[in-house]
Amino acid sequence: KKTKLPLPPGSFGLPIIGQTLSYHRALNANAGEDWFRRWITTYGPVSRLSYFNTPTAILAGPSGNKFIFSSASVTAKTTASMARMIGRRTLQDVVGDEHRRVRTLILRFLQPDACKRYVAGMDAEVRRHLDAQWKGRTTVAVMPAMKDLTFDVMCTALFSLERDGGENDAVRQVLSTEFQQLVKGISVVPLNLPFTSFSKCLAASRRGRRALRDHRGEAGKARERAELADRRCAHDTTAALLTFLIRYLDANRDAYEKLVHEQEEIAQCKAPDEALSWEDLSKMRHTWAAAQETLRLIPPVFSILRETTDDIEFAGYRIPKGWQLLQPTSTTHWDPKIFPEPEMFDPARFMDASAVPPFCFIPFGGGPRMCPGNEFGRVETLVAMHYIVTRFRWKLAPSCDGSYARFPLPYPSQGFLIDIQPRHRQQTNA
Ligand code: HEM
Repeated sequence: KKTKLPLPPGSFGLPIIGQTLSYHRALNANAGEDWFRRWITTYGPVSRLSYFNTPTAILAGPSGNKFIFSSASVTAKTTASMARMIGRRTLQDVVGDEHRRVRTLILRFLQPDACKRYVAGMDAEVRRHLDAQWKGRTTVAVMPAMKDLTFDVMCTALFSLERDGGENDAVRQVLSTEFQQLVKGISVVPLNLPFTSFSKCLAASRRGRRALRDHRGEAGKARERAELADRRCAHDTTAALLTFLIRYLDANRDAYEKLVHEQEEIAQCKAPDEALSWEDLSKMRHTWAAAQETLRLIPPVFSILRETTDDIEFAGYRIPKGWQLLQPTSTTHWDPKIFPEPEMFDPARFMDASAVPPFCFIPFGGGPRMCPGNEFGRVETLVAMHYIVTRFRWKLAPSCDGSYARFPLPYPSQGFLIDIQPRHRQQTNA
């Protein structure tokens, strides 16, 4: 019966190119949402196109999300460039039993109980970062600063790579350089010819992995964890969340005031050098609601890619084995039937988690591949915001227009430049 069903409506476009270029152009111009909206308006919530020269079905909306997260005939898919750059070792690139095994290993150091133990280390890293990169300055480029911060937090808290002026610092440096190449390589055309972007990324990644192989002992263990936890997902996503949260708070004074009040109340109960505790984090309801609202409006992961392992039927259409499935995360996030006045920044939507319908808010994905770092990212965001909010005031610098593009992660123009001033509490401590 399945074979008699029609393919989803749509078009494969030009041979080889398909819709790849137009989609990537839209992402670079930060018009990815509009691109999907136009496509879905034309062909409906289930449609077909050609992406990276592969037949692809778009499944949009809550039922599409549910299907992708729960179907046994759907598996992970990475772009060819990534698979060649990192080999097949990371969690995102393994499937079936191997995926379950590696995921269990990773969850041991990412689940909430483990995250509780990281709070003090994160607290120290955030303070160190603000002292080194914010204190005494009048302007900060937020995105690069947040990338440095989340990288440092990950190395210290997760990989136990304390700064030691020796081998640990060397491993940190290698991880950092290699990571930049991996991020660049996410969306380049996998053409390994001299002077192509891909061949440069490939060479840098090889150098990085060779250098890491030389490290043994604690640093070697840290490297193993780093490889498993997949640095691609881990620190740029959280850096994007922090950056855009800071941007939205600048433009929404009401939400900002609530957050300041909440964080000041926590700060007032602590001695100047006392680290935040797990209990303190549970009081940060407004802060996490504002962070979730930021993830709704600008999910760092713009779309999720999968592959069918069998012919499947969905919504009356046949999607053949071997097709890709493309899931635009923000389609449900920006649906006015689910989130009224979707363009408004309104953290109140998330003050009661049960008010959000299932499969509609998916910044961390869902199902067996749901982001295992969501709790780590939450804790890191709350700790960082506590110190940013209680130590500084900020506003968008006049020379910065606040716009952003996607490569495919969101990146604001000029890294999002803000003018900063110390808050009273920091002045008295300084
Ligand atoms: C705001 C922060 C974050 C966001 C928005 C985010 C988002 C996501 C999303 C949407 C996925 C699913 C991708 C897919 O289904 O193909 C994912 C997977 C993943 N994330 Fe995150 N992530 C964040 C932070 C982190 C952190 C802090 C870590 C680790 C420390 C991490 C590690 C991973 C890993 C290992 C996967 C692959 C899971 C698997 O394939 O089973 N993420 N992330």
